[in-house]
Amino acid sequence: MSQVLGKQQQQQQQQDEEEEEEEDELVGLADYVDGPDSSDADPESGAEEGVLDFSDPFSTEVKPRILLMGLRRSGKSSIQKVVFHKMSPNETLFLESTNKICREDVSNSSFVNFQIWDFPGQIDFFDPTFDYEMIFRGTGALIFVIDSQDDYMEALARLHLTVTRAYKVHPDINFEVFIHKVDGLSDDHKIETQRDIHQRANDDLADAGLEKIHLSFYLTSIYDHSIFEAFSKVVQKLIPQLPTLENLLNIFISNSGIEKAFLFDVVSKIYIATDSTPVDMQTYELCCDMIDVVIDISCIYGLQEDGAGTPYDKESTAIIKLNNTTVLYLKEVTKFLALVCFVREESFERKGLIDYNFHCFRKAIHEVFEVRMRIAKSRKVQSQMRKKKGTTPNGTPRVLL
Ligand SMILES: Nc1nc2c(ncn2[C@@H]2O[C@H](COP(=O)(O)OP(=O)(O)OP(=O)(O)O)[C@@H](O)[C@H]2O)c(=O)[nH]1
Repeated sequence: MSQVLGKQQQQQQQQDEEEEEEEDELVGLADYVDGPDSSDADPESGAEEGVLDFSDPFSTEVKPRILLMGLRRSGKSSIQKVVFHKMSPNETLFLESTNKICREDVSNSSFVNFQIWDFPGQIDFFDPTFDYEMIFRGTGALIFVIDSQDDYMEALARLHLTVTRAYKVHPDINFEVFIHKVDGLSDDHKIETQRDIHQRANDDLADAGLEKIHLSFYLTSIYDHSIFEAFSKVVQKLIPQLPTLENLLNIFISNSGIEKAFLFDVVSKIYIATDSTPVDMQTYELCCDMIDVVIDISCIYGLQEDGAGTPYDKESTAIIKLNNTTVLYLKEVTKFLALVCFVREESFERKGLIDYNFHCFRKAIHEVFEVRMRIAKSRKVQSQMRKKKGTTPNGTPRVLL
């Protein structure tokens, strides 16, 4: 599925956005974003419209890393393939064992802009050719996958070794533990396994005097949506604009009579933000299914006869009425993002209001990322100038290093 718009379309899109100069106000609410009024995003800057680059402030080239680690056959490659390559879970049975570090950029096809490094089962921290300091230094999140259907004592020892090494190099890494393959466990067994792993992992850290290291635990499986939900939470922690996005969603739903709203990355079905009401797994699953339906239908009937066009564009929108007086409403926000809302039928009668508020919401989202792109661009210029002058970010002459 190609999500990349043709160059002409991109330019048209930019023109359209520049033309939208009228001052909008969300109904029932004044100025809710303190972003700039107009865009000066430069298409030449390399910053792609709609792509969130939450990279190192001094370099727009470096993307934050998400490492996938864990014992052999714990399910690392399967997770990556299912979430980012739309591989069906059954096909992962035929995946070969990874024997070298696989690095993948998740930026060209998707809104979220980062690198995933899939590690072979057993990496040896004592191997002199393995520069773990370099790897951990640029890491945003370390996902450690534990196979819950297997004896997990060895995995816990590995987790401890990995986390303590990584923490020494880079204390700001988010440590995320996926208690994986829980599809094979009963509900009681799941809770018990999570409690046991949580307890043992934290006890090990406490024994080493490292109780300040925080581990987050998730029960995951590639056979349901739990893996997408867990990945969503991992990615959200790496998005600096998250509080602003949540705030915008809160304001949008409260002014439009909407029950729940998710901002989805359409390609990966990761939700990058939602409003502050609790997330219910079934609601999330319905939203994922809706995205699949929209993209599938549009691939079959939405493209031109010669196959030109994209299955997801500015016109993409869908309404699905459920038999429980709820309406699912999907609308395009950027070329990678969609808003999916849950609305009660009676509130959906005021669709005009919802659409008007959505228009303001969409504009605000674009402004949030324009600010970000402008900052990234000016930092890039600054760092280029610094390089020319031969100084480091803190002003030390480079030759002294
Ligand atoms: N039941 C179940 N099986 C899974 C799940 N995820 C992965 N698997 C299976 O686990 C096996 C190993 O998966 P891989 O993704 O190759 O594991 P890996 O951690 O990348 O393995 P190495 O490359 O050897 O390190 C495959 O047969 C997958 O089908 C899951 O959520 N549930």
